[in-house]
Amino acid sequence: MGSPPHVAVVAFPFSSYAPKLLAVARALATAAPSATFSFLSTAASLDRLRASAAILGNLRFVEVSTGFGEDDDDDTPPWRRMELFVNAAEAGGLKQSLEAASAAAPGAAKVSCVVGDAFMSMAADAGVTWVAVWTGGPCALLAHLRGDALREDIGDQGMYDPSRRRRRELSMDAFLPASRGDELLTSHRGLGSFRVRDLPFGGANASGDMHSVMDTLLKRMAQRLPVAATAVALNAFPGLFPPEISAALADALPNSLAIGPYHLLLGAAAPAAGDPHGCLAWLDRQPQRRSVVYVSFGTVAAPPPDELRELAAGLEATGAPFLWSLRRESWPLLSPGFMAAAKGGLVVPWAPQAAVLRHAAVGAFVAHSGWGSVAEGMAGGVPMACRPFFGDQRMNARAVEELWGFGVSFEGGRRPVARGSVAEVVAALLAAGGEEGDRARELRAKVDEAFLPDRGSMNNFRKFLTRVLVVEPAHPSSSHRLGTGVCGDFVSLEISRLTASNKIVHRDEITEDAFTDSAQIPEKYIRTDEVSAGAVVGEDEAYELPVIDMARLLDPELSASETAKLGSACRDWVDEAVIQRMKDSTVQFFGLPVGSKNAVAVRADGFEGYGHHYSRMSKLDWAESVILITQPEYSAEVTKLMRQLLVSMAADLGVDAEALTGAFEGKRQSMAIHHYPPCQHPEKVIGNTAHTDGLGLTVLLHVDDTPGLQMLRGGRWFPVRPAAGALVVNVGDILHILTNGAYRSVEHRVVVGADRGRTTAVVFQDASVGGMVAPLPELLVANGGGEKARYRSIPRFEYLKVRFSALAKRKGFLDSLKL
Ligand SMILES: O=C(O)CCC(=O)C(=O)O
Ligand SMILES: [Fe+2]
Repeated sequence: MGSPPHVAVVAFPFSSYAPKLLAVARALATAAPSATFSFLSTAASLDRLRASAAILGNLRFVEVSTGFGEDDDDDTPPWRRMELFVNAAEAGGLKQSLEAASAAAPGAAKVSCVVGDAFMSMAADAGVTWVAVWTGGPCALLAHLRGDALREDIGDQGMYDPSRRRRRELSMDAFLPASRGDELLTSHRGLGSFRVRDLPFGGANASGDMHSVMDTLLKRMAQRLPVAATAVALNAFPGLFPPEISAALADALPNSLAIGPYHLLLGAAAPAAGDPHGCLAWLDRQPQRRSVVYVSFGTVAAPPPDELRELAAGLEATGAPFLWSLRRESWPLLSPGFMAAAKGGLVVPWAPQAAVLRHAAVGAFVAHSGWGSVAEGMAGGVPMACRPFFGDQRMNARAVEELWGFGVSFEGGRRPVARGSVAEVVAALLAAGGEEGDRARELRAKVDEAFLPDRGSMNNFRKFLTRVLVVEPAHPSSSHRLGTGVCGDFVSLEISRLTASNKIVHRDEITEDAFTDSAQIPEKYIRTDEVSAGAVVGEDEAYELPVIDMARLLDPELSASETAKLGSACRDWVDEAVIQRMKDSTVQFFGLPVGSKNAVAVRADGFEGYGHHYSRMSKLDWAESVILITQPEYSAEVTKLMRQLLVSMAADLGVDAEALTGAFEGKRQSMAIHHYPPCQHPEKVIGNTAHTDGLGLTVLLHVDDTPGLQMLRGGRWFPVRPAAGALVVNVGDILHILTNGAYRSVEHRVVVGADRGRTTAVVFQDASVGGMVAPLPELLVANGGGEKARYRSIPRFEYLKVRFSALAKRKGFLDSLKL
């Protein structure tokens, strides 16, 4: 067995490239919890990222040199820094950084693969596999790859000409007078919808500035990418582009994989970027759906002052509420009258853009058309007004307007950024039944579909992950076993699609006063009937769950007796420190003020996050919960345990261990943490509605020693006593079916205590065989054969769907699959 892979994710530490690489890095690190990930960027860039992202246990930040001396720090213009950084990286700097990352990794594991920004092609010279990530617009990438042919055809006609610029590089006039500017690129395959003026190149006479540095970088990238990168990630989803563009891209770059929008790879479990200026709360207060105009030009571009004023006047003229994310330096440019009158609006220095765009209140997006913004606009289903500045933005804006029709572009002569056209454009985007809005919502549906399991982007992401982890020929056998490799991840994503349409989960936000006065229980929590349904056994009859001693289980001599006790709990199996950290962080989270917890509140269309997850049927559970993707360090421990349990279960069932573990390997895993506050009337409330667990195996950690969990047996509830150092293991419905009913999934619920709160952390592990939920074929032929399937086989995805609607109706789900 090779050691777990060590992947270095190398960012391009300028502008907004690094956050996109971090999104990809986090998704990879979550999907491969036992691999080590080092994220390389400069100190300044890492500081910015640290401010907005929690870092996973298997993803570490590694600082790389800026490539320039301390002295030039402040005065060096950005383009010069870029040049110095790249030159230093080329001259062996990157190789040194990779060596340093290897030395610092656990077990000094050597970097086996670089996942690098497309600009970091020197990675390929450092003697490791280079898997590239392109963050810009895919059509612009096609143009760069075809750069030689394009330049030969059109010379510098219509390209950006800095000598014409009026105000820094941002004036549109610099692009206007080219004689062939409006000509369509019909003789260049895949680019026929674009005009000469849309191309992302600088002119030949642009030298010694940002454009010439970028041009050099882009040319170098275009030469190396097709030959040196073993795979190239694109921030798009399969099917986004018309076939002729996809075909041209596949031709130019056969190993590209559309895995985007990158920001959705972690779903709602992505670290909350924070919302320091209360944008989401402000949006929540907007009474109308799709009524707000969101304006943002990102962190680099700044429209000229006259445009800002025109934009403000145009917004005012529409009368629509607006949320404007604008750097503070620019605020004085807006008239005091506007700022004062902006009652219907909110101007903030920064907004959590992706979340804002997914908010139901947002109906239009005015933006530069950087690709990140376009992808976020699509994912939010929000029609766009684009004001392109530089780089790929013209092509992106053109694609928004021409290819997808979900927005329009401002453009010098044709549609200037003037109050009249701004008002007109915004009104059209907000109009109910408007063309652009309809197209935007269609795109959002396609994005959502691409993130269903085994579909578009998810499918490609798995391939991408394989390219990253399976490094040929070094680790042929570091296969992706439960416990050693890929496991983990996206159950939450797919569940979210189901529940979004199945209105069974309460979305009531948990408010400040939710559990404070438990003597005055609000009606929506009162469930006296449910609490008294089914007798609870008395102390004398209390049922002790069998405790399995892992040390004995692992000992061949002693294992038989322990195997017999399987199915409930175990002891001394994992790294206590990891368990303790899980407990601590769970307690810490629930100890936060409600406002902070609601920063990660479950959203209307999501599943992960903080809220009342388990409440059903118009009543609320007396609990606050968070659903999330399993924390990698903890996941690794639980996964190890589960594998061991499965091996023993297989022995008990008389099938090969592989038959059972294979059903769990590489399957998804997620987690819930619950807090059940004390209640003065425990007889009136339910902590967790009676249910069986839906996936394969559940592993429950008691964070404290408060009882509350009860198992149903023969129509009566058996309280489970928390045992020190033990975990509770539940057989879920899928394992019930896999074992053809030999192992039963157990109905359980949580009752609430009068004096003490209770906190638990629960891992759910998914399982399936060949994409199906079905009795194990090996089991049906084992022990001489003759065992009949008692449950019908059902595709996994359908299983989830059926199960969720059964939950809503509260009727026996497993029975519905009985043969
Ligand atoms: O918190 C508990 O004890 C039980 C939680 C549970 O049953 C679940 O999350 O499925
Ligand atoms: Fe449960």
